[in-house]
Amino acid sequence: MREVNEAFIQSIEHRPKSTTIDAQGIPLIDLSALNSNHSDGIAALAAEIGGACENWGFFQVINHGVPPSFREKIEQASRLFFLQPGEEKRKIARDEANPMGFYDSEHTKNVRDWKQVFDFTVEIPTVIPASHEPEDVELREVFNQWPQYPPNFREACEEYAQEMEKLAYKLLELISLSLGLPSDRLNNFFESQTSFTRLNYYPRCPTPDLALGVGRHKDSGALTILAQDDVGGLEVKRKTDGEWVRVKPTPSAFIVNVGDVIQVWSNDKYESVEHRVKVNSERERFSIPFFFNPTHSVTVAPIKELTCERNPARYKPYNWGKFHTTRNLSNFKKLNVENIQIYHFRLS
Ligand SMILES: O=C(O)CCC(=O)C(=O)O
Ligand SMILES: [Fe+2]
Repeated sequence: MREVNEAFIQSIEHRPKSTTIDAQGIPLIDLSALNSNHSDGIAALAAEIGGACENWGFFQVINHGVPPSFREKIEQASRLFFLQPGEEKRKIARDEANPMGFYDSEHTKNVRDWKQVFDFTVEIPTVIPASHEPEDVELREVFNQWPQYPPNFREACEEYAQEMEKLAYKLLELISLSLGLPSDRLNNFFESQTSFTRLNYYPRCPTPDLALGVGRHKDSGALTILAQDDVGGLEVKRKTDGEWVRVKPTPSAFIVNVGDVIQVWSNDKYESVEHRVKVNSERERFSIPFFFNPTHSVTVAPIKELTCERNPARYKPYNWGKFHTTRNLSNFKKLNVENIQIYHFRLS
């Protein structure tokens, strides 16, 4: 007899397949040209990244400059944190007032995910809208919540996030160049960034054919930089044929994907691609995404230089802070309405 809480059960068309296709062709990009500062090398790298963004929306990077010790330290701390009893973790639980901390009942598109998370922001405090209500102009400050155990948890997290931030700016500048813009054209949007790092823990699941670690979704921010362990489970919807394909773990590489904000900035040149996480009954899995997100007050719209009479803006401008707060609310509790999506801002 197998029992699983029905909140986790995906509708039939969204359940994972038992067979896995390994993604051949997700580009593996070597960032070492960034160290030499040779303009030819950097232009070639930008072109390679541009191709990956257009064809896949996903790529992996190696020689990215993040020392392996930072990753090992946070991976170890994450494991120790999650393997504690639930009551310890719930001492720093996320709630309606504070979106940061521990959480074990996130919903993606109103189905519960088979995972536990711990979130912390980069900026302290991080300023966000006080509510998702469009007319409410009040703001609030968000502070991180830190557990007692393991003792080096906070240090491991903060050091890692600093490395992620540096890498995120490098990638942002390459993407900007790849769009034919000056390298720093997009940097200002991140002055008081709302970026956050998430520790994901996917426990073993007795019914991996019915549930998902994270249901299908697109990341709503600008860029995501993900460290996955050696278990595997991330699947990407391949642009060429719509098949779900697995991103095979590559030791020491980071997986990068463009989110909805870059899709809108690029006026659909770079699409934010759907992805999801499969779980399994044998091995638990850990992953760490860093979500590189703009300042709450940023109005997201196609970049002017990238539109013209023949290629008019495809989106109405929207406010990043309200968009994100609205999405967060639907991840926090099951709602009876469809989640907010960028296609709601699409011009016909
Ligand atoms: O754990 C993973 O591999 C990906 C997680 C993810 O897509 C997310 O948290 O947005
Ligand atoms: Fe994601």
